[in-house]
Amino acid sequence: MVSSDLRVTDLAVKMVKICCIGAGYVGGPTMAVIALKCPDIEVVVVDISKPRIEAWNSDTLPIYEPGLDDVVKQCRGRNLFFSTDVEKHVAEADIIFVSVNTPTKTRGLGAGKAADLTYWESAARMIADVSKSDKIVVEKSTVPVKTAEAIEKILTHNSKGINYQILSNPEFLAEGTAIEDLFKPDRVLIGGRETPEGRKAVQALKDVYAHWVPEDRILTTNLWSAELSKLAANAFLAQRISSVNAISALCEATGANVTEVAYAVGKDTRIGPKFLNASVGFGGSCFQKDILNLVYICECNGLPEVANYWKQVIKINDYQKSRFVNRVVSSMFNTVAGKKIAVLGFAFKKDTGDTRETPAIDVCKGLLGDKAQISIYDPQVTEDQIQRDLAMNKFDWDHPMHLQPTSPTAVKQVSCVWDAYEATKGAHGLCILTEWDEFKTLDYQKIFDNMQKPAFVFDGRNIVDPEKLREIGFIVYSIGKPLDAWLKDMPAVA
Ligand SMILES: NC(=O)c1ccc[n+]([C@@H]2O[C@H](COP(=O)([O-])OP(=O)(O)OC[C@H]3O[C@@H](n4cnc5c(N)ncnc54)[C@H](O)[C@@H]3O)[C@@H](O)[C@H]2O)c1
Ligand SMILES: O=c1ccn([C@@H]2O[C@H](COP(=O)(O)OP(=O)(O)O[C@H]3O[C@H](CO)[C@@H](O)[C@H](O)[C@H]3O)[C@@H](O)[C@H]2O)c(=O)[nH]1
Repeated sequence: MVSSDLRVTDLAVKMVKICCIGAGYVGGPTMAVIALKCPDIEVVVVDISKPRIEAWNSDTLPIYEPGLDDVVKQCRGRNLFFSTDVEKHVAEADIIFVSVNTPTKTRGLGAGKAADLTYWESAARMIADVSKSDKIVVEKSTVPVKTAEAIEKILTHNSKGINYQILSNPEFLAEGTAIEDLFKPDRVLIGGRETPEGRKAVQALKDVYAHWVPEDRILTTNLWSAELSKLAANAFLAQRISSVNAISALCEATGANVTEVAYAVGKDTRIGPKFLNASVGFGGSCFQKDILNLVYICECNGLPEVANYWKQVIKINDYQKSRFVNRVVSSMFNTVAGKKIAVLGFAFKKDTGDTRETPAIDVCKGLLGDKAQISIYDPQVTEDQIQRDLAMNKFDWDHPMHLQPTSPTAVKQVSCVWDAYEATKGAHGLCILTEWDEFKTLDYQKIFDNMQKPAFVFDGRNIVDPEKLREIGFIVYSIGKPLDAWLKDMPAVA
C-alpha cells in the first residue's frame, strides 16, 4: 500500500518546465547549459524574432561562441527547444527567465543613461496575461535596482489569484568564454524576497543550478543586492580597464611600458593580475550601458558625486579611443585623406562575432571623419554587420533585430575583405583593433612588402612585438609602450 502510494506520488511530481524569454547572447547559451546539465528539466527558449529562432533550430546558430554548437547539438530536441510560440510556452512553464534587451534610453526622461525597460515590461504584461498557474519569474537581463518591485506590480496587478515570485539572477558570463563561464561560474547569484514563499522560490532555482554548481558558489541575497551586484561588478571591471588605460597614456608620455607596469601592479595579491590589459578601449554590450545605468540611479538617489565618479570610467574610455585615432592621423603627416587604412578586427573582443559598442566603430568613424579609405578584415564579422554598425545611431544596436533601422546607406569609403593580406595590400597604415590569435602569427614581412612606405602599424591590443616589426621597417605604435622615434616628433595628442 505504502509503496504504491509512493509510486503515485512520484508520478505526480511533474517534470520542471523552464521557459526563457529572449534567445540572445545570454538566453541561448545559458539555457543550453541548463538543459545539458539538467536532463530532468524541459527548457524552451522563446523569442519574438523568427529568424533568430530559425537559426537556433538550424546548423548555423545565430551567435558564435566556442563550445556552444556542441552543447546545443547534445540537447536540442531532447530537453532543449527553441520556439516563437511565446505565449504557449510561458503558460506551461514553472520557472520563466526573462532575458530580453534592456537598452539605454535614447529619448525622454533619462535619455542617454537610464535603462529602457520597454521589452521587459511587455514581457511581464504578457506573462500576466497568459499565466494560469503559479510562476517563478527570474530577472536574467541586467536591470536597474528595484526593477523587481515594478515587475511585481505589473504581475500582481492582474494576477487572477496566481502567485508570482520574482527572483533576480543576474548573468556574469563573458562573450567568447560563455560556455566555460557557465560550466564553472565564479558564482551564481540569486536574490529573492525574504518571505517563506520568496525563500521557497530561491530554493527552487538553487536546485536547478545545484545540478552542476557547487553549493558554496551559489550565493543568495535580497533582491536589491542581487540587482545592484550585477551593475557594481561590471562597473568595477570596466574601472580596471579605464585605470590601466589612463596609465597607458602616462606611459607613452614618460617612456614607461604599460605591460611592465600592469604586471608589477597585478603582482600585488590585493590587486591581482587579471583584466589589466591596456587597449584601444573596452567595448561590448554591457560595460558602458550598465555604468550609464548606474550613473542614472545614483543621480536619481541624490548622489551626484558617486554618479560623477563612475562617469569618469566612460570618459577615459572615450578618451582612449580618440587618443588612438589622433595617434594614427598625427603620425601620418596629420592627414589620412584618401589613404588606405587596413583595420584588422572589428569585433569587440576575440572569439566572438559581436560588434556591439566595439571600439572599432568609434575608431573607424574617427578615421572616416579624416576621409580615410578603410579596408576591414574580421574573421567573424560580416560586411553587412559592419556597414550597419557604421551607419547606426548610438544605442540603436541594443533593440531586437527587426526593430533596428533597415538598409542603411553603405559607407562607400569602407570595404570589407576576407583576408588580412588583402586588407593590408597597398595600405599606408594598419590598425589592429581586436586581439584575434591569427593576427599574432601573420607574415608581417609579406604585409610590409605590399604596403605603401613609410608603413605604419597601430596596435590597439598590444599583440605584436613592436621591436620585431620595427626591424622589418614598420613605424609602430603600441598602446602604452615606449614611442617610436618617429612618433615622438609628432605633435602632442590629446
Ligand atoms: N551579452 C552578454 O554578454 C550579457 C551578459 C550578461 C547580461 N546581459 C544582459 O542580458 C540581457 C540580454 O542581453 P543579450 O546580449 O542576450 O541581448 P540580445 O539582443 O542578444 O537578446 C535579447 C533577445 O530578446 C528578444 N526579445 C526582446 N523582447 C522580447 C519579448 N517581449 N518577447 C520575446 N523575445 C523578446 C530579442 O528579439 C532578442 O533576441 C540584457 O539585459 C543584457 O544587458 C548580457
Ligand atoms: O584587460 C582587459 C579586459 C577586457 N578588455 C576589453 O573589455 C571589453 C569587455 O570584455 P569582457 O568583459 O571580457 O567581455 P563581455 O562579454 O563584455 O563581459 C562583461 O560584460 C558581461 C555583460 O554584463 C558580464 O556578464 C561579464 O562578466 C563582463 O566581463 C572588451 O572590449 C575587451 O577587449 C580590455 O580592454 N582589457
